Amino acid sequence: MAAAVKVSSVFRKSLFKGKVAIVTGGGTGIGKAITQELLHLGCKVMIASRNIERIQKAAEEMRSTVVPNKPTNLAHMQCNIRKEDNVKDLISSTLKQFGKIDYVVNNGGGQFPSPASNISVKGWNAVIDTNLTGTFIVCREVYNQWMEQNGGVIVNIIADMWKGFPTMSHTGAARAGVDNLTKTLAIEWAPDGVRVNSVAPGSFIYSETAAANYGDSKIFHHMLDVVPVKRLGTPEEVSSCVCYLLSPAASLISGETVKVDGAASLHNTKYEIRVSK
Ligand SMILES: CCCCC/C=C/C(=O)SCCNC(=O)CCNC(=O)[C@H](O)C(C)(C)COP(=O)(O)OP(=O)(O)OC[C@H]1O[C@@H](n2cnc3c(N)ncnc32)[C@H](O)[C@@H]1OP(=O)(O)O
Ligand SMILES: NC(=O)C1=CN([C@@H]2O[C@H](COP(=O)(O)OP(=O)(O)OC[C@H]3O[C@@H](n4cnc5c(N)ncnc54)[C@H](OP(=O)(O)O)[C@@H]3O)[C@@H](O)[C@H]2O)C=CC1
Repeated sequence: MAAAVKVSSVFRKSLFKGKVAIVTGGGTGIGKAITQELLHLGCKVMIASRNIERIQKAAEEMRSTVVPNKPTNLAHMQCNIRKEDNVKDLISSTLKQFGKIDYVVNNGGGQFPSPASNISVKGWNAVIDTNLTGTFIVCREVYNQWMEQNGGVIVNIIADMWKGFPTMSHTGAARAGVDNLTKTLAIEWAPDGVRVNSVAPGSFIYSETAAANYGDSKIFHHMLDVVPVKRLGTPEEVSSCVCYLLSPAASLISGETVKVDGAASLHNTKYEIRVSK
């Protein structure tokens, strides 16, 4: 498999120019790569996440590096997707600012590693609320406020949970839920011109912020012995797939989940079965 490439030259700008996108978690890691790609292609983008200082700093940086001539193409706001009112506000503010919403990328999410037996109900709910319910609320709100009348495309970022997800039971359950939600919404909303797909990155897409979240800068490197391509993945390799699914090149693709994992999900998992007590 070829080494990582920056994908910006792959897409024709005319397909994306003037489109409006929301990217949750668009200030870091995979979300930042998606945002940069969409801005480069001429989209207007609203990025949103919980940490206002971090999202503001990321937005300021991208305005000066990616769209120095059109800084107003990038807006940012605070939004916790677990909070229904925040999400309603995110959708209505984007409509107020940019006048329409063509694309939504549900990228904001995450979890903490823990054996299932140690997860409190509060911790379980935090992860389910973030990754499953948060994604649902964003989808429902953008449909009700805009896409039901105007069509659009939604891409949900999930994870490699296909063989179960030992030490990540909460997020495995949530992401499997989003995989199924994707299918249901694709059917229910197809008559309105809305496509809904998911992208499932392998567990080895390196981003500094993601590694920092786990407190181990080598967390993704530890996966390499079970990664067939024998290298880390890059956020840009996920963003190119997201942009493809958003584009008219994918006009008949809906209800699908695309794995971006270099065949890793077909191979063994990292998890070692413990000796029984
Ligand atoms: C090689 C492995 C990689 C696998 C592939 C996946 C990669 C990625 O997903 S990379 C993305 C990484 N980024 C993130 O995960 C960021 C987002 N995550 C979070 O913010 C948290 O994990 C969250 C989803 C749990 C939300 O946190 P927070 O808003 O702080 O939640 P609450 O205060 O409402 O409740 C927290 C509750 O959750 C339990 N908990 C949280 N962190 C831990 C932890 N590190 N260990 C154990 N338990 C944890 C705990 O019960 C908390 O309650 P309190 O004990 O009362 O604080
Ligand atoms: N890196 C990898 O190998 C893999 C990543 N993924 C998934 O890809 C997505 C991006 O991850 P990645 O870029 O790697 O890691 P990051 O930690 O950099 O990204 C997570 C983003 O989600 C935002 N976020 C988290 N919770 C919420 C919330 N409640 N409301 C709004 N925004 C939120 C964070 O911003 P803030 O803290 O400001 O809210 C942050 O920008 C996540 O869903 C992740 O689980 C899936 C498989 C593998």
